[in-house]
Amino acid sequence: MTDGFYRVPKATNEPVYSYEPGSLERKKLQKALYQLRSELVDLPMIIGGKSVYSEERVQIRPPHDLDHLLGYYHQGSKQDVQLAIDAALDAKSCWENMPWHHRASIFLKAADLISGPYRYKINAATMLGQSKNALQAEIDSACELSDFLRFGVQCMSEIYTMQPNSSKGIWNYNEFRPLEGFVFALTPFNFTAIAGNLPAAPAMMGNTVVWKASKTAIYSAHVVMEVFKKAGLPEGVINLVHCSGPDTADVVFNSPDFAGIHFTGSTEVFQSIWKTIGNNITKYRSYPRIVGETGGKDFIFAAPSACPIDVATAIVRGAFEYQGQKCSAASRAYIPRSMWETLQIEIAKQIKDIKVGPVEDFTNFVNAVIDQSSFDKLAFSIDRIKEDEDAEIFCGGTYNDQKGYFVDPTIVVAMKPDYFSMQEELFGPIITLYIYEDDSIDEIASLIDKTSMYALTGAILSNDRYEIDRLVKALRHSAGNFYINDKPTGAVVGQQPFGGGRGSGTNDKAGSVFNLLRWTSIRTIKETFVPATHFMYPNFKPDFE
Ligand SMILES: NC(=O)c1ccc[n+]([C@@H]2O[C@H](COP(=O)([O-])OP(=O)(O)OC[C@H]3O[C@@H](n4cnc5c(N)ncnc54)[C@H](O)[C@@H]3O)[C@@H](O)[C@H]2O)c1
Ligand SMILES: N[C@@H](CCC=O)C(=O)O
Repeated sequence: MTDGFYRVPKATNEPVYSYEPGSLERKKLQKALYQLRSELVDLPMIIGGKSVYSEERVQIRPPHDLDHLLGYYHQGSKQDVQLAIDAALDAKSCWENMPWHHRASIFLKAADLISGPYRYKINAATMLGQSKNALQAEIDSACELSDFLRFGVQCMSEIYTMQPNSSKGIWNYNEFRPLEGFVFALTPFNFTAIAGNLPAAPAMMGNTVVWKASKTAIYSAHVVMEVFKKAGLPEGVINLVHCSGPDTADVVFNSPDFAGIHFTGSTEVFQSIWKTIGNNITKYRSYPRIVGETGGKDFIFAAPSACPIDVATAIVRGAFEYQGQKCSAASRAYIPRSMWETLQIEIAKQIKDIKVGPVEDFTNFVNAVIDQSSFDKLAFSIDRIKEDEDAEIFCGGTYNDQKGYFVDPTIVVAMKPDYFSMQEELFGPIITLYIYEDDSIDEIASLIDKTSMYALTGAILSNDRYEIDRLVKALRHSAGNFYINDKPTGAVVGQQPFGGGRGSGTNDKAGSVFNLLRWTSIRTIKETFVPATHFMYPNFKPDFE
């Protein structure tokens, strides 16, 4: 029996566990960490539901504990990418013809597995593989990923109710077809939830997918694939390859069946992908859908009326949670001169409590950055800042890669508002402050709007409602996610649909109806109940008839 207008369970946000000392949840997570650390995994690619091994194995080590080996992944080649495309195309017909409520069921089950029996495993994998502390792993891999899946299903069913009007004598309807061909999901290292959602969202809408995970997040990607399999996702619907970005891109973007890309990552990579797709446009059967959420240079604008403790907290949490490796991380802040002295005291009070170290010690707020190249880039920037006359280091400015890639939380004060670290995304625990004169708020708002190429997130802190109104208007296009009296991070699925404009992406708002609409190609059908029997309009007929 498949007939019926099905109503999906109402989506609600997965409650976040706090992992307090002595709690049962903390013990279970510690046990999962111990278990994963005691195993040595050997991770194949998963193509058409089969494990595909290669000759080349790459070591996986926690970024905060380089002496420890978690296991290996198998590095793939261009041939594996082609196999993955073939598997996606083979699976397509059965998947797209399955009634949508079965697809919904699979992803709802996956959400319940992630937030239930797999919660500790997926959190532990994210903690070890991507060096996230327990709370950051919890909000990402357990909660945000289940939210993406549950809200995704709800949005999918809302889309299916979007139907046109019908005049008397006809019936019009929209059929929400998947795209013709396969969708390519190209995912970043920093969020397990984003990595899981990028292939899941198009698959939910009936597409089949080739997924290339970031090489530094393959460990947690495999837990996601394990969950999808356990939830009943048929073979070939999502195919995970571990190939280099350029190799994968070369095969995917030369395939006539390439139907769309769901990307999250850096602006630079996205722009190069867009160019390639443009150059290859005549090769494709359809115009590919291009969805990409990219970098940010996210700001905090403290007005003179703001409370210094609120500003200090927004800076410390906004800039240093997950080592500043969130696209939304606060990385530039504008502080009124009248607040600067008090703010220094408030920031110092909070910074002294930050502990830096491995994730296994739950008291460490800051852990390691993702890899050697990120560490080197951050260390290079810190050294440059130390030598420059245009900036000085207020706190931090130290780093060490003996045991892991540790960079201490660093606050820089720039003398010039266009200093390089006010403009460029560094993607690490570094924030640059600019101290402005209190009477120049409007000039500063205009400066914030023009300083960087990005427009992802931004926060204003103020206790003056006229000022809030003015700033919200002045900064209208400078952030896709805008916060009043908060930090600029921590968007929750279903509450603050996430994405930015300008150099920060196509702003298709992950986890919302707006995003899912990109993975469907609508066929509008008109049926006429009593067809006309002659071409002639009634008013053209001769009078004598
Ligand atoms: N706006 C958002 O929602 C959002 C969310 C998370 C991360 N980000 C951004 O992502 C970046 C950090 O993630 P990252 O370091 O994994 O990004 P990245 O651009 O380096 O990598 C993203 C993916 O692209 C692949 N890739 C890299 N070079 C490629 C190439 N030449 N051709 C094809 N594929 C290639 C990588 O292997 C990875 O799978 C930051 O810029 C951050 O702001 C944005
Ligand atoms: N959605 C997350 C950021 C994701 C980017 O890395 C936030 O709002 O902090």
